[in-house]
Amino acid sequence: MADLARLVQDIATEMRDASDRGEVASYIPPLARVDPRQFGLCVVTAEGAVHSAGESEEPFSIQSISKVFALTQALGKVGDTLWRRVGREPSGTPFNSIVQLEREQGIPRNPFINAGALVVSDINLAGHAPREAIGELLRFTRYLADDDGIIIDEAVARAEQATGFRNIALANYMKAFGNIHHAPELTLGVYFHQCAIAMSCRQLAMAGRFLMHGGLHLPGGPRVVSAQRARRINALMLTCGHYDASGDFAFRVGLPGKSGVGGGILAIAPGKAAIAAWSPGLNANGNSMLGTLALERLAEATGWSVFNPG
Ligand SMILES: NC(=O)CC[C@H](N)C(=O)O
Repeated sequence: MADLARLVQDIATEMRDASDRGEVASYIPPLARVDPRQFGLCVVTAEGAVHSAGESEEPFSIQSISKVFALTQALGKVGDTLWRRVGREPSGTPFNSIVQLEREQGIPRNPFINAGALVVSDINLAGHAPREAIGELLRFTRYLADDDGIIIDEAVARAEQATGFRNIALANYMKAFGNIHHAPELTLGVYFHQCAIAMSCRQLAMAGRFLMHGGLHLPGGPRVVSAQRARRINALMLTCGHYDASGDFAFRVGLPGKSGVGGGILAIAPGKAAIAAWSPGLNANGNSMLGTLALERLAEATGWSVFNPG
């Protein structure tokens, strides 16, 4: 698409000037200090063209977007047996909710709510010290993005450790059901560090390429996951990637997407593009307000939707 560069620029200009920007996450102190005026967008096309605008090179806390990479890693370790410990249904509840866990015997609804991601971290921890497990995920993310500059923001990890009482409760509650196999503080350590990975929009869009290329790192390149697994991860992103706003995201954008409370969103147009949008202000569901709007504009203008023909 010849004018994609222009479109990306126009969307960034609109978002830069927007007055209603949502609220930055306040429950993780370092995130509360991020300037809400920022906006970044990066589109990597199937042909490998990279179009970016705004603060697309600025690293931000990817938070729950890391759940996509952690799930991919865990599926590589234990395959479909993972689904004995985590469900695959949208929860219809906020990302940090605990209410379903009692009724559902400590089996979280899906791997993208916090409870499910904690079980995924517990799986990735098996046979490792926490430091090795998180190192493995960081190396995997760097490989996906072709970028060794990706790091973990230790201050964010420490802040989450100090304030993450809901996550601590979730891990302990699931431990009581036997669905956390390690000491909860070790599993939580892995989880908090993966949430603290910092990436720019460009790095994030690059890391998402395997999901647009049917599981290949690049067209004709090495395989990251099978085509079936890539399809399934995309399906989970579409149905569960925005928590209790997943339906609204599918309605407005129509692409698999995963949000984080740092204000980032990774979206995948299979066969067409991997996209990252970032703006720190969140809507009431904890998803980036302008990031969602930017993706809505992009999907509308390009016709990229899994619900469109062709
Ligand atoms: N939605 C999110 O990005 C939540 C991640 C955050 N680290 C938490 O556990 O609360």
